[in-house]
Amino acid sequence: MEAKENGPNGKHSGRVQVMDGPTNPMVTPLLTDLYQFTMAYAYWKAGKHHERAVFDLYFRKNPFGGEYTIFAGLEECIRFIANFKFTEEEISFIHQTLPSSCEDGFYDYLRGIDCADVEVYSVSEGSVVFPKVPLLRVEGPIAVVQLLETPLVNLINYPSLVATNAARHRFVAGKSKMLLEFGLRRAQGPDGGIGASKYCYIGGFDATRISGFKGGAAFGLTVLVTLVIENLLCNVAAGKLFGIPLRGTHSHAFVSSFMSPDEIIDKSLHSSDGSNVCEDFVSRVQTWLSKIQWSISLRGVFGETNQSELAAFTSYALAFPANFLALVDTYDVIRSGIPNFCAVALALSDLGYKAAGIRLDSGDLAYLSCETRKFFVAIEKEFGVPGFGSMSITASNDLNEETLDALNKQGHEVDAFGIGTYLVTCYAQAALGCVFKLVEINNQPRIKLSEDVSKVSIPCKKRCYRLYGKEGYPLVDIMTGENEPPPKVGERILCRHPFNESKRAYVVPQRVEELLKCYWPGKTDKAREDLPPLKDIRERCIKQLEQMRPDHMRRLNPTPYKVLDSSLNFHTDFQLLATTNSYWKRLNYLNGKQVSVSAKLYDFIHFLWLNEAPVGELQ
Ligand SMILES: Nc1ncnc2c1ncn2[C@@H]1O[C@H](COP(=O)(O)OP(=O)(O)OP(=O)(O)O)[C@@H](O)[C@H]1O
Ligand SMILES: O=P(O)(O)OC[C@H]1O[C@H](OP(=O)(O)OP(=O)(O)O)[C@H](O)[C@@H]1O
Ligand SMILES: O=C(O)c1cccnc1
Ligand SMILES: [Mg+2]
Repeated sequence: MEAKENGPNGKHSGRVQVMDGPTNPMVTPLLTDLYQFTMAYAYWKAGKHHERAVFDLYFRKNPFGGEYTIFAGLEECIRFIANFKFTEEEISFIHQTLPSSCEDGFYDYLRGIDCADVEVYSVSEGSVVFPKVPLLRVEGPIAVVQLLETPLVNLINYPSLVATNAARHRFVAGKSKMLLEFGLRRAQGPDGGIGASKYCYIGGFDATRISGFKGGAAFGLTVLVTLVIENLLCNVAAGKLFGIPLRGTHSHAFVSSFMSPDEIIDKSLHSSDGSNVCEDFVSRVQTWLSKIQWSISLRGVFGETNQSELAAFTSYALAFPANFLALVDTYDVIRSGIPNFCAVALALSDLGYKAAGIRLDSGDLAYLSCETRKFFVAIEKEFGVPGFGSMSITASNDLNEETLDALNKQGHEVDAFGIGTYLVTCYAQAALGCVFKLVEINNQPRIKLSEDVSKVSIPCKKRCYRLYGKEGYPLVDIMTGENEPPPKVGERILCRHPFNESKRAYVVPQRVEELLKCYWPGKTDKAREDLPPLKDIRERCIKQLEQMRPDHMRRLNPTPYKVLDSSLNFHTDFQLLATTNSYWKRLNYLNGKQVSVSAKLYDFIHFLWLNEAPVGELQ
């Protein structure tokens, strides 16, 4: 979203900043679980509500069986925090909801709170992120931050999941394909639809593409056409809200609503330069249809086409002569849809217009796209229409990562994919599973123990860094205590698995990136990161994905981030400690899918663990 005058980056008003509220007006301080209010009351009652607490928001496992996640939703979190304030109506509802034994002073307290005393450090939106590393570190009075838990987790979970899903679809589709998000009708309600559109745009990791096709052969010329390929949406509301480019075709209903060409009343069409008028465009289309029916190269491919379909296409071309795109599978793609489309496109070409292409929405998309391409190329050759052979082919119909992959393996001629249900509903995985855990209170680190070691929280107010190796790839994310000196370029640092003593490695980083930056300083004077426009978030995502080592990205059995592979035998960045010499032992050494911690933090975690875990007694 472009920053507006009073937009997300806001202005200073007194000590707290003013910025637009969340995009969805349902995001209010009441959009939280009841238990946040009961805990807030109990904190207040115990006189603990002002105690300064630090919470980490993170997820435990990458989604979709992959080894990376895209972080999204931050701007909405900051907008929410910046505007966090109860209305009288909301307070009166909480009053009615909590037990009557709750004292009135609590409601006065609620009346007075905002997020001026809260600080939020966050990974930048659009970053590639990994399990266990805090995405957000939220510090403030415990009762206030507790109330923020549910909305913040909500505002990060789906955006990050769907952005990751979009990135994965983009990865399989390849950089050169146009991706259209078609999911609004299938999304989980209006917020799901708007969110999907916004965050799929972020996750569609395609850079602007310059592509050329050769045309003008008949004139002995080569015309280089520049196409700007982007992720596009059909969701008009999201287009308006976020300035995302919109694109669409038409549906089967439009085609089947026509019965015959006689329905077309106004048959005239201006040429593209306005220099002349074709009075009967319908007849011109018919003439072209006969020509292609009798053409040498296409003879026998089709007979009579469906005339009601031809009427629909002609009518659509009269409405949008400069953007004519036809859905060709209502009756029969090869025997009717494609020849009908070509007749209309050729008639448009006579008047200086270039048709936009076709959409296939059923059948074998690999086969049909290849047959369609052959047809287009034959038309270009026979009638000398430059560029006709490379006319765009869009495919849709229950597409997902697997079908895209299958199409790639078979070979296809699709230029653009329209993807709906599987993309926006995140069909392959329902939720990311973000959590919000207390890591410190009153400067005292806190830990949450669990039978399942992967669920043990990592205590302390922490700093997080990404360490990059010689080849420019990120090697490992490491967490340190707040006051530890940061890792330095060229200096060896010990990275330890937080819970497994034997898993450790020295890393000599070539670049160090601090991951958590201050996005909400509250009323402190700390410098605040700007909330970037949506297109910058998207560019960050594209760039970060390009930086990843390819084996982390592949669909089948990707290498977990920071697990060493055979190439590491030759890496001088890593020197493994201790006794392991063989490669297999090395591999096992760091094979925990955990984040790394500094030696000091490691020691502290284990000290705290032993302190908090009751000693069992066997009898
Ligand atoms: N070449 C292909 N390889 C693998 N999957 C494909 C291929 N072509 C299409 N698909 C996928 O196969 C499924 C076909 O869907 P379905 O069985 O509903 O047939 P349909 O073509 O939609 O039929 P209908 O004409 O009834 O709409 C879709 O999920 C589609 O994405
Ligand atoms: O298939 P999805 O990935 O969800 O993409 C969206 C679908 O929505 C539209 O038709 P719709 O499904 O409404 O009708 P249809 O199935 O009869 O084409 C469109 O033609 C796509 O097929
Ligand atoms: O524009 C389209 O072709 C479109 C939009 C939404 C769903 N299916 C198709
Ligand atoms: Mg469908």
